[in-house]
Amino acid sequence: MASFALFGISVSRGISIGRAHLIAHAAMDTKHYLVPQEKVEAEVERLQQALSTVQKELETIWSNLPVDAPVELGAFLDVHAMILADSMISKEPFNIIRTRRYNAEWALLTQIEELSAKFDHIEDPYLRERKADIQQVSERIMKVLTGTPTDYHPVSPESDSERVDMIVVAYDISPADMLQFRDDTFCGFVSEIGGRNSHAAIVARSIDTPAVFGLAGALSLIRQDDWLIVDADAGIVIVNPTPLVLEQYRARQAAQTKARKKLTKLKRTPAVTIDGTPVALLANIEFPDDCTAALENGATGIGLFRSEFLFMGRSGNVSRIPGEEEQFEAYKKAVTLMKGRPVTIRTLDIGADKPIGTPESSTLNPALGRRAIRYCLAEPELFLVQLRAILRASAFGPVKLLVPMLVHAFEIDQTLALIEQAKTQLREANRKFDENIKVGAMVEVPAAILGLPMFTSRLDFISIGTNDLIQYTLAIDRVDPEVAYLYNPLHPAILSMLSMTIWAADKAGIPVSVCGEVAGDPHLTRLLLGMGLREFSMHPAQLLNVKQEVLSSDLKILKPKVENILALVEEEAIEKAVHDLQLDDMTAGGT
Ligand SMILES: C=C(OP(=O)(O)O)C(=O)O
Repeated sequence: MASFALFGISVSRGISIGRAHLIAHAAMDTKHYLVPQEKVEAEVERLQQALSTVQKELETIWSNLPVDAPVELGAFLDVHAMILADSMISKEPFNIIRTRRYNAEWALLTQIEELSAKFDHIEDPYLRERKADIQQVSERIMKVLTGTPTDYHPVSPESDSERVDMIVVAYDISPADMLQFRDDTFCGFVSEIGGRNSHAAIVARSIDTPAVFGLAGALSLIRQDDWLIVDADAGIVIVNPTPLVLEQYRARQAAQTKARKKLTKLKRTPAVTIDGTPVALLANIEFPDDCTAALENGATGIGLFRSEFLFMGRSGNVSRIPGEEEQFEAYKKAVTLMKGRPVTIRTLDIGADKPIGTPESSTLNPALGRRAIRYCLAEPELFLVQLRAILRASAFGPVKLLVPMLVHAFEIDQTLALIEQAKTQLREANRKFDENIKVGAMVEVPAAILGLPMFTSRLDFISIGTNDLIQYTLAIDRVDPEVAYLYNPLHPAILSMLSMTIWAADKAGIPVSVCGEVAGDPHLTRLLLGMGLREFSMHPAQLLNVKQEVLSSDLKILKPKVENILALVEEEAIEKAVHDLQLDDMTAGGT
């Protein structure tokens, strides 16, 4: 059996070894034929039945969601249910059967191809991504029409000793499919299409399963039951590895498992550097229930509660506006779950990759449009509802209020005035809240950094949003896959921005944190520590990795090394120096 490697896009991390389980791409085997006129209504009925079956399937998956299912899954399933109910699926294919007499599969495929072609011309990357959702829903219907089982589980082997882990190989994997594979039998995912920002990629990361996507031709190159190694750290899939390669990967896999076990022991260890400097490691959350994962990974607070996810709810955009009571309950739940640890709630950060669902959200350049605080200041009534809800939650534990996308002094002043107005309204209603609640800003636009005194003189703290900062500094849309290769946190301009902000905030005497992805990347922990950062906020899954870096770092050794890195002007040289910095054994006094 020939051994070969396929190179794709790494969407999660880790290594899995198992046998290939191929999922046929139903749409590819579709038969095309004309239905006799007298059988047209029966064909319509066949399609209707298939739609009802898929609707029931989605409902079943919804109601069987495990308690620990990633929060995104519910939202993704909801998007699929909405697509199924939309007239583009629930009406148009029926018209095609009736007018052109196409069989149900052909009618559905015709409609999906027409829709897909339209999506190719859409500028908005978020909407463009919905093409994959539509195709996944149609694939599900197609499987029912063609009688291909949608319950993919293979027959379980008789005994545990015979049990072999399986790796799913598919054309595309929907988040709902992923849920069906989520048991001990499946240990990895390989797909022909999809990228780092696809919904399935997000789910793969949150269930911590190795996955490599974008492997064109995988279904024709890999055969059922081939041995596979999915190396998600490198984005490689090795098919039928030689015994030597297999042995090396098994050793790497065992070392990773051991390292993870060791990491969990750090949960209660305080995050303090070798020289005794304490570092705050906080969690980023989207929903109150995420506090459980934050606490399990030893978070000492919530550094970023992305409140907009409550607004995006189960309908995918912000057309659903929760009222004051609903918001208050959600914020209070997070505060209560965190048991006295600080919870930083960011006000609505909508627009661009988190669409508002109104016509203005489809402006040509939403990332530069009326989003986040710009939207809130234009809709003060909606903003006041949120401010009151956050303030009321502050009566139950320490809450900080974080405002996104501020650029101008007048925006800060208007925001502060609205906070005062919300406080007055609560006093009049005899509602309790923390009168001295701290108010801070996300620093995520170069203008905010260059004009930082506007912020430090008016606010209590700042939090650097590196995801947007990199987007706006390097002029690359953070969700556009075509420019993803330009997204580099180690660009000298980004390093200057970060060190300048940390230094200036320190000088002004106000706390500064980083809450973008950079904070959760253990390769960058020492760099940020050396710049002077003492507060990191990240996805809960990264907390222990970053803590391990903190524990093995000595600031006395780090500082001069980071100063040297900050003097470098070439990306390649910076990358090498940061890599070397991470390898430096500081427990032995450094190199
Ligand atoms: C944390 C950030 O915010 P977002 O929710 O937009 O990723 C950021 O921009 O770094």
